Amino acid sequence: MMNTMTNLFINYHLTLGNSLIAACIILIASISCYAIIHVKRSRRRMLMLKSFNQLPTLPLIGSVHLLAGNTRERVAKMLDILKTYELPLVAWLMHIPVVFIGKHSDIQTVMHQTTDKDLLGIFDRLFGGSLLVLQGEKWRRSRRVIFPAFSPAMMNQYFPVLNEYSALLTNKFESFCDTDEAFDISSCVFASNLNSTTVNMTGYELRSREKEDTDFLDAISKSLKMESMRFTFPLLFPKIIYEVYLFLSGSRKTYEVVYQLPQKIFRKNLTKYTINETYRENDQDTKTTDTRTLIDSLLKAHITSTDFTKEQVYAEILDIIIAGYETTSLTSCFVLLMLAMHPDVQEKVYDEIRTIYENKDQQVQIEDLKKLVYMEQCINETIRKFTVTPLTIRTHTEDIVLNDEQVIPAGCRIFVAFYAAHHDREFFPNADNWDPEHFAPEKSNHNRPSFFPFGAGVRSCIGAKYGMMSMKIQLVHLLRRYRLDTDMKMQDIHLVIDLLLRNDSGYWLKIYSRE
Ligand code: HEM
Repeated sequence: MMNTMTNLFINYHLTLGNSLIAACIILIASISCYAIIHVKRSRRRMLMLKSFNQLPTLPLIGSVHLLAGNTRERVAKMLDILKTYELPLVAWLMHIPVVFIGKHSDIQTVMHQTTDKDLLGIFDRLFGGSLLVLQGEKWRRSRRVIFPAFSPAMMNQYFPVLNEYSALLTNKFESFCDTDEAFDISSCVFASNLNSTTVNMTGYELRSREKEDTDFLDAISKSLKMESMRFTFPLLFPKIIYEVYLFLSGSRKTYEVVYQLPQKIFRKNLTKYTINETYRENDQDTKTTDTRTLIDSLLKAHITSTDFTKEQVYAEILDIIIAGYETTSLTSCFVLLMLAMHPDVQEKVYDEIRTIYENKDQQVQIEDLKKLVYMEQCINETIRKFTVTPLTIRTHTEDIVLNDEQVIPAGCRIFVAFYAAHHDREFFPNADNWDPEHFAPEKSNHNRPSFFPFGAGVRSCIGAKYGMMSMKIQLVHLLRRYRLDTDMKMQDIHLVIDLLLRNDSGYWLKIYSRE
């Protein structure tokens, strides 16, 4: 009996011991396989990247030191690099290789071969789970949900709100009119566009809640700055370290303010939606064309599908509002500043407006937009010179062949520099000048290939039409009432980048009545 017990005990331990040894061997073998594959892939990647121009690198930090300095200096250095080095160019963000591309043919190749976007986890706290950062099937699904809000059939419905808010902005400028005092127009323009985008996309009125909209605008501006700082402070790359930084600096509150808006919009619309939806289901006319507003599309997706969570609805609301008002406000501010600096161009735009509108209070109609040809040249030239979305990032699982000699190996981050394409002297010989003649009808066929105002490929801007029309409506309202002047010169413009490219020194205008 004693012997049997001892045998059982020994057998048990031998089996346990053998299993443990086997598990260890499997674990070590797996880690080794993974390491070998990883090293092989890295070596292959390194070999392939050797055919590209390289930015100088230092151990551990990569090429980040080249951008040392304050925010203005960092951007000046970055734009300098894009001008000095021939693209494509390899740089290192710590141990991560990134390939900068900027030639129009390379941009087309990359943007048509991959839709996968990888912002290295930066901006996830703001846009995580939304169209702006999603990948693969999840991205395709979100795009399908959101698309109806930007379908041609919806565009006409946005006009009354865009006209109303442009008229309100014009009236707001009245208090600065004929005073000979310059004022920075950006806060008024940003607030107006935030309001009109929010009403058109979600039906939510911020207008009567002035504090809510300034708090939101401040919080967005602060959070975009904090997130983008991570690109040049590699220490803040890991999510956990960034969270600790936010906690210690007391900045978590900023994100809470940002998220209050989509949460309120969600709550307010949910009940209304159920009633409207019952109405829609019984209404045969609305079934033929899909003309849902953004919020209706999001709520429908949320109610009919368990994995379209309310957090995703918040993220999509936020992403469309921010992508909508930030880009259009910045572009409008730059256009107004450029027109103030170039009075002859301003008069030409004014003359064009006068041929379309007999009086200064006429509403802008959808059919007017294509008549504003010269104004569109000015907008295009502004987006070219001050590319508000200067850069995007793509990643890819297959090698991408750029030309006969160069192949971007799978798994690299590709920094797509629209800014570089917009300053390519083959297409824009006076690239540093602001000159709407770059887009004169007879030249635009030649320039178009190197112009990416709204990106390229299937992942291009979903709100391009809405953005262009909202800027045109706003400019008509302002320019037919006021003449713009400024003491600012081109050399007073100091560009900085967070997600977007802005002027750090503001948009200071003096305005005078046209009457
Ligand atoms: C001057 C105005 C605008 C400019 C210059 C602009 C520029 C761009 C660019 C270049 C992209 C492509 C980014 C990439 O490839 O990674 C993009 C994407 C996007 N834009 Fe715009 N945009 C403008 C207005 C708008 C408006 C008004 C909205 C919405 C109301 C909007 C919503 C979006 C969204 C959601 C995406 C992501 C699309 C996707 O990933 O599928 N944009 N925009």
